[in-house]
Amino acid sequence: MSKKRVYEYAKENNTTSKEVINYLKSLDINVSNHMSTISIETILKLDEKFGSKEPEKKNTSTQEKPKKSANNHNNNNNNNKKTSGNTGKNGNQQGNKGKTNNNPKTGGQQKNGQHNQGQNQNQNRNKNKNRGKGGRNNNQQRQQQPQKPVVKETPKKITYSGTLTVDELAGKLNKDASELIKKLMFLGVMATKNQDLDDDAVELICSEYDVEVEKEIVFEDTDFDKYLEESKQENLVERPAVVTIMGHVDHGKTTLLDAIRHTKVTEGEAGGITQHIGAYQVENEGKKVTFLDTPGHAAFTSMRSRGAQVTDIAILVVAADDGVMPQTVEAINHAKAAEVPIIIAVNKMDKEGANPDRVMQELTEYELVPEDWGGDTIFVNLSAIKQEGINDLLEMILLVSEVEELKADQTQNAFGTVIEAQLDKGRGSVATLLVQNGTLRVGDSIVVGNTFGRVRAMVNDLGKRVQEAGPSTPVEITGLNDVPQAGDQFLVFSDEKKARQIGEARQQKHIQESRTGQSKVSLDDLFEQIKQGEMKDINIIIKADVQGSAEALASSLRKIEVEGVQIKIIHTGVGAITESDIILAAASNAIVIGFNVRPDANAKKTAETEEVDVRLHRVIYKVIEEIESAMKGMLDPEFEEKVTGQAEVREIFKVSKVGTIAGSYVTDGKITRNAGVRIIRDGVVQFEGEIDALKRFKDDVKEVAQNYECGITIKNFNDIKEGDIIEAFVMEEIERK
Ligand SMILES: Nc1nc2c(ncn2[C@@H]2O[C@H](COP(=O)(O)OP(=O)(O)OP(=O)(O)O)[C@@H](O)[C@H]2O)c(=O)[nH]1
Repeated sequence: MSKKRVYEYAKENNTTSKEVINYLKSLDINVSNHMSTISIETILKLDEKFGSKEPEKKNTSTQEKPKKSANNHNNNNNNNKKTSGNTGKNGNQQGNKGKTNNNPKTGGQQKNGQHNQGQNQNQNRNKNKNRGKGGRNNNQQRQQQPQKPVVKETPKKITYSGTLTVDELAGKLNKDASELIKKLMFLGVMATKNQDLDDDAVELICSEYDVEVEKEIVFEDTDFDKYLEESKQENLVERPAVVTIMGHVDHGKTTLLDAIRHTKVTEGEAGGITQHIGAYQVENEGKKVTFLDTPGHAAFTSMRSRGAQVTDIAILVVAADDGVMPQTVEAINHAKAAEVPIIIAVNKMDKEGANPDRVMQELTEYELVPEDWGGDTIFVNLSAIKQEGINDLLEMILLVSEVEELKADQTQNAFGTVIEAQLDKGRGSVATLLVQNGTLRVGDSIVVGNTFGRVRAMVNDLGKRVQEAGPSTPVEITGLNDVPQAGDQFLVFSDEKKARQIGEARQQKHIQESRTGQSKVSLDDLFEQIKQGEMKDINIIIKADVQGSAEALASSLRKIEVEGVQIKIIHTGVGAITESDIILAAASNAIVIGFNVRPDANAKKTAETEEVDVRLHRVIYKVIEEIESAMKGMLDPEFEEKVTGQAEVREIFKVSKVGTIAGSYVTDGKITRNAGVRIIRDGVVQFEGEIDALKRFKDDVKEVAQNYECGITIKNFNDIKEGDIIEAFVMEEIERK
């Protein structure tokens, strides 16, 4: 056994680096990150917790596959990664149980699972053995339990789509899950019964039972993009802007929203009572503006993290007597990350200490320069409480809307986003939808997030029943079969059957995804993501104890140069890591770095559920080192050829069935069995390939050293001659600089 790095150990033992690091921390063994080396002593300690798997065994299945080249080798590694990935996500699967439980289908499955477990425990009659100690030990014990006699017949053929868990495959084969787990164990794969199997594993198991397998390709594309109609240029008409109000605590966001609603909505509306449905529309100079009713950048960004780009314009409220405050900066960064134009509302102008010039001055630091000073940011001075300046603000919103050329096609099937949704005792699932394109009508067949249904009734922001809603209109609908989530997207289908099919497929996909766990960026798996072409920028959020350190850290990180990958600091701030930082990180796929600061309780919780990677540090160079090494690891490894030795061919033996054996003498270095070889004749390369067999006398050997004789046969090459030079080489990974 030799020393290992944390991530290597984690990979070999089907866990995550994070789990290993956390466990080491609990043992008071300090490791800084996944690249840290751990001693043999530490490995032994780790084995007590994670070492349920013998690496030699684990590889059995992959070793059966021929390893042809360096590439092939990589593929095998990937296979292993797949398996380990699945196992590593175990925690997630459990974590997700709660989520999927809402779904009747999964709920059923889980019950089943629990039921089986109960039965097993009874069969065992030693309940203590099964208790505690974590999943892995339980699994081992389960595997040792006596098998149930197989009653049902093994089918000749099975079909499946997507992925199968061990339990599901067992069901299809009419076998006990424990039997499959045992088989997998013999094949070197440790699996729990709720674990997804990759296609190879399914095939392997089925071949053990002589069962034919067919994977059905599901044609139902669940991606809305595939069904979105293209808007015809001639159908495009102006649509109202959708506006979000952001700003620091107490700077007057709610008061401003109320003021706008009050001055505008009630005009001409009998009764004038507005309904809270999460958004409302006002009219100014005959044009409409839609306001999202949940002020603050956290709500805005959490929607964005679900893929919804709803806001067209952000209003940044800054109190004239208070100026730019931490959350003002946060809001700016959130709006910028979403590439949304910003209008500054300088509020509380009625106050004695109001100083709009100071606000302007402070904002120039964030590239928000007023037009008067040569910039292009619109500033509106107002007093929300006195309802002064509201019209000016609305005018400016209309101006920006015009510049932005916000357009939509009313003739299409409606597409948009969920603003709010809840379960109502009387009405069932109630969702506020913002139509972003097309027209939504009562009776429409609609897929909303992972739910679907028909629009039964529709109510606007004034509480009035409406039959249809055009672009940028918020409406509350009923008729969905489940409660969607804020930020989910919706699409109307002309064909009800199609809507149902896609709705069900999306539901299914959602279950699969929550099973496998969707990965956010973490330093540990950046490499994988880059390799899959998923990431070119690393977004980073820095929180530090003082502004100086945040800036120093940001500028040092920006200086890191690694080919093909770029660091983007999307937000820096002073103070504890807050929930809003995490939400921004989740939305922007960012890593959060805390420098001499810690996450608060809410942030910790959210980071866990959103799977945001939070790195806490106290020394700047450690941060740089960590990010840099992750970035270097992220890139495709570069290989360099290294010649390990040469042998001279002294005699040729032709053996039928075997081919030509080159009786050789190693003149330099060594010849290894799995090296690549080149046949050189008079200085010219005749052939490049692989060794088929390497022998000393009659024995197969792994390597032959200098000054020894050996017999070499080359794969697919028999034209070897006396006097040829056999040059052995290996491809070595080189570290990027
Ligand atoms: N003098 C004066 N006070 C205002 C004005 N606008 C808001 N306020 C007061 O400022 C305080 C905070 O206003 P809110 O509208 O609750 O501020 P907010 O930004 O929504 O605050 P949070 O929801 O806590 O983030 C309240 O006491 C308001 O009455 C204004 O134009 N002038």
